[in-house]
Amino acid sequence: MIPVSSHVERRAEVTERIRAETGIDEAMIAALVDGFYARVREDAILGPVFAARIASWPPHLEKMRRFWSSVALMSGDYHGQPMRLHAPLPIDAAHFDRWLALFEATARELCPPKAAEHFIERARRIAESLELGIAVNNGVLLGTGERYRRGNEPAPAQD
Ligand code: HEM
Repeated sequence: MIPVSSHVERRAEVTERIRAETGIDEAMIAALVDGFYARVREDAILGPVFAARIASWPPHLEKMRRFWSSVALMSGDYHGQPMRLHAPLPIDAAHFDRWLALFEATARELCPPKAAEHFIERARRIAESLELGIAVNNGVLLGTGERYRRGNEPAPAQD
């Protein structure tokens, strides 16, 4: 069996390499998360979805910093189940397009180009898999490249 310490060391090496190549650090992640959610909260499409679920923002922002540290730097700081929490939300392709547009604009504004691309590439992949999961939760199996739009659910069986 491979000793645990070697996994830990390997992950630390990956984190160091990403930091060196992109310049991403905890301060950049904090600025990105805070800047992004400030826009989200004011957004006409996304704001109400968050307002309905988030009673107190500081713990959510703290959680999102840990999430992005895990995703972008492989820090292992976040343990959660985003799919379970997003599956029941009343959202579809339009929300994901808006989320990504705001995230990409914020990342390009606040981060150097390599770091911005690193965040954006991961955000797109995660957004796609969340959209697929939400579709499945609503009884829709999307084909490759297909988007989930509410109103496309199969009609309930007649009997
Ligand atoms: C349509 C776009 C999205 C909307 C409206 C949305 C909305 C939300 C809401 C309302 C919550 C709080 C859930 C709760 O605590 O009950 C949440 C949590 C979260 N979201 Fe999203 N989200 C979206 C897209 C994304 C994307 C693309 C990502 C990742 C790149 C993401 C990552 C997360 C994470 C990590 C949490 C915390 C889950 C936990 O509590 O462990 N979300 N989101």
